[in-house]
Amino acid sequence: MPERTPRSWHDRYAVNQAVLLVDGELSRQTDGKRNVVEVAVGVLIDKSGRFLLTSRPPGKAYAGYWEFPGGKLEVGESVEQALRRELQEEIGITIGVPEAWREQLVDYPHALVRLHFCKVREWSGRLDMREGQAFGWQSLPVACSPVLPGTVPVLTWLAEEQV
Ligand SMILES: Nc1nc2c([nH]c(=O)n2[C@@H]2O[C@H](COP(=O)(O)OP(=O)(O)OP(=O)(O)O)[C@@H](O)[C@H]2O)c(=O)[nH]1
Repeated sequence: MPERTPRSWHDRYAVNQAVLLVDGELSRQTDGKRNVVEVAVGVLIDKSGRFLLTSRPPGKAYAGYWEFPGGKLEVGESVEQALRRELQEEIGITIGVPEAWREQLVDYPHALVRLHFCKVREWSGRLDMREGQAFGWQSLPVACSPVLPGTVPVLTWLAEEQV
């Protein structure tokens, strides 16, 4: 048998029961024992339709991978509140009303996370990468690599919306 070459992210990351399983065995699959960490993520879209990607800072899991800015919900916070706080803290902007868009459960070795992706089209303030992240306004196909596994599905969703 010829060796199989990966063709898409489906070949690298197993998708099962709406859980994206990353770098692990299916036996690690959600068994009800792992806590789900809720994460608010902002897909900032500018007037020309480009979207913002930032690199994960040193010291975090998957440091250097590209993602959409955001972070974990704190106790008692809504997705919108967490997104507002995280984007202020991490990239220095004040967002307008975000549009709840898609959710994705991702099972990483380090955590089981539920990503709440929100589109953000209005904000004020200048971008200020307060954690030393790199950033780039992107269109499809993105020019930066590697992209965080839990971020890859978003690129597919954006592509689907463009056809
Ligand atoms: N911000 C963000 N996180 C993502 C994306 N995709 C994805 O899988 N994640 C995962 O969601 C989790 C977010 O955690 P984080 O470490 O960035 O959050 P945080 O800023 O609150 O972290 P900290 O309080 O530990 O410093 C990580 O497990 C990360 O791997 C994405 O596009 N953006």
